[in-house]
Amino acid sequence: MIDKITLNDGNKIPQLGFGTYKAAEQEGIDSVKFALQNGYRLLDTAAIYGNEVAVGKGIVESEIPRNEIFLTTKLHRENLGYESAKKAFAESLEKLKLDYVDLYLIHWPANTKNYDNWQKANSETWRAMEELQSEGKIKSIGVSNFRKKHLDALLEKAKVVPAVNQIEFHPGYWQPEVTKLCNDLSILVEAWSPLAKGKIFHNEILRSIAEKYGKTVSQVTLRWIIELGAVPIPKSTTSERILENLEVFDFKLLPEDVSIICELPVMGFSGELPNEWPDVVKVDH
Ligand SMILES: NC(=O)C1=CN([C@@H]2O[C@H](COP(=O)(O)OP(=O)(O)OC[C@H]3O[C@@H](n4cnc5c(N)ncnc54)[C@H](OP(=O)(O)O)[C@@H]3O)[C@@H](O)[C@H]2O)C=CC1
Ligand SMILES: O=C1CO[C@H](CO)[C@@H](O)[C@@H]1O
Repeated sequence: MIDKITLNDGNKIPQLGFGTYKAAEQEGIDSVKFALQNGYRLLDTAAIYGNEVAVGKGIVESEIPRNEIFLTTKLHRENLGYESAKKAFAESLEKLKLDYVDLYLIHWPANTKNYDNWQKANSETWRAMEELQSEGKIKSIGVSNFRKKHLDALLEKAKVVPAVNQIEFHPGYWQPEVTKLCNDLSILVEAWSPLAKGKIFHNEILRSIAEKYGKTVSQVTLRWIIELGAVPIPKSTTSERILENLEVFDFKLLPEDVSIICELPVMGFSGELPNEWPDVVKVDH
């Protein structure tokens, strides 16, 4: 049983989730079903992953009651704007075959068309999301890949403070400034690519810490994220790994080991931000 964290809107989110990027078609259905049947309750998908249909089928096939599941999906960056957000949300709901989602996120704070007016695009999108939330179609609304300037601009007009900011967060790249800002604003941080898409497994320091606790590198890394107050959403389509990634609640890291992991050098930063978002998103290092 995974404990839950109370969000700033009063809703509760599991402390550990299940990522689904690149898990499509039958593999997506099977992995979601397996994850749910083995204890995961938080699922993370996005319109751009092209697997909302599969995730919806996995939920049905798992036979886990809908109200026990916390389903997140995201608005694709090319659909920012009031009308387009509402349309895109309706399409996601239709693909998922659900009548509400637990968490809907603005996937990225800008798109290729709005470098100059991303503030307005985000505010209008947010207004649509606030309405969908008050209609009961979304339980919690949040953002993803937002840095300080994006949050500041959004909060100028927002009626609702984002419940979550989902950001790239793993050893070597955990964005301490954004994390601190979110903590100060009571915005929960979700950690995407918590395993740095597999790049953490060769790190000798992580290996030796894992050995000391009799755990795997993945388990130590997920535990470190949880101890920093963030919610990791590891992805796997391999049964043993899906199970392995759940075994992170029977041990704690010593503070000195948490600090050592915090200080690890960059080992797997996705590198996509500086190239893709030169005007809007500046990397922290
Ligand atoms: N908001 C955003 O912009 C983003 C959100 N995300 C979300 O975060 C989720 C997780 O991030 P993701 O980029 O998928 O990467 P992860 O950091 O979760 O790494 C996934 C990779 O690690 C492997 N893996 C998983 N568990 C283990 C293990 N115990 N031992 C060894 N290898 C393991 C998987 O292999 P295999 O599957 O073969 O087992 C896969 O290759 C995504 O699926 C998505 O839901 C991700 C990126 C951006
Ligand atoms: O959600 C996502 C899945 O991973 C991709 C590659 O890192 C990201 O670009 C995207 O934001």
